[in-house]
Amino acid sequence: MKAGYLGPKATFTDIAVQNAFPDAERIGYTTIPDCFKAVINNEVDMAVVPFENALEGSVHLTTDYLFHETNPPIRAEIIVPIQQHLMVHPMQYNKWNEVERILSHPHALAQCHKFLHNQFRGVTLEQLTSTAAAAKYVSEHPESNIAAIANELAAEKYNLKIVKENIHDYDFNHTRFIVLAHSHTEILPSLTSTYEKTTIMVTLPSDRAGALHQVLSAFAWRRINLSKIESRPLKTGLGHYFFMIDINQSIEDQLVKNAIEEIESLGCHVKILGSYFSYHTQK
Ligand SMILES: O=C(O)C(=O)C[C@]1(C(=O)O)C=C[C@@H](O)C=C1
Repeated sequence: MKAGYLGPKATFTDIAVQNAFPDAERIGYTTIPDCFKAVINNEVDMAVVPFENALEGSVHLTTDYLFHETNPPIRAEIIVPIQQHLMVHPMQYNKWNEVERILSHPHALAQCHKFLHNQFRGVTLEQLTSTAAAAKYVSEHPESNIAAIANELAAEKYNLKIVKENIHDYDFNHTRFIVLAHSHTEILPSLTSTYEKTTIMVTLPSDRAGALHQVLSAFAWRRINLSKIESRPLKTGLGHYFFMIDINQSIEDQLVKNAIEEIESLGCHVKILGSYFSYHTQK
């Protein structure tokens, strides 16, 4: 089984794949759109991409690709604890306090915003495609006094020295990764799922007063629990949005089917992204 993920080796996404699919052949791609393309074109059996972080919120690129493109369904969600560390090339170890640039994925930089503001004010922050891409870059530029924000595995893999541990601003730092696949994917049996979820994207009829209220009512009076609602621009003009909704039940549940039918009969467009189990990993 081939798993495409946001690479290179030792990203948090790589860790999510290793935790859930230890026997998979892992193929790293440089960007999230590349991961989507790889699974659509059957280069890989599944794509694993970051979806939401507890501190920073949704990964917009993933949300937008899920809405605007035709993709295989979400088959599982893997929730991984995130610990960010500051690391430098061993040649720069004695001067790490004077780093000139700090490199990482935009979400990782944002998760450490207070730390960076307090300890490295004025230092240039550079966004790379992933935390591991930043670690790899630092390892390939030993002469530069630069640092990466990445995980422990990346420090090991790219032979960097961790100079500050756990620099994320809030302790409860977790990221949700989703697994997109054409067919059912077998998760590591020791990972137990706590609950099943369904994610949908809803577009409202234009300029209908109370339309969002009606959508939420379809779930509320059936006592269906929602765990997330978020709006994103439709990209057709200011004030035009779609809504991403997480339902804490399976699409096979008759009440959920009825709620979605009701929403569609109100003139809304509903895109079902998948009904899937949620798994937590310890590391
Ligand atoms: O850069 C990585 O290591 C990733 O897997 C991406 C990503 C993200 O997109 O949020 C994943 C987890 C962390 O929240 C930081 C970065």
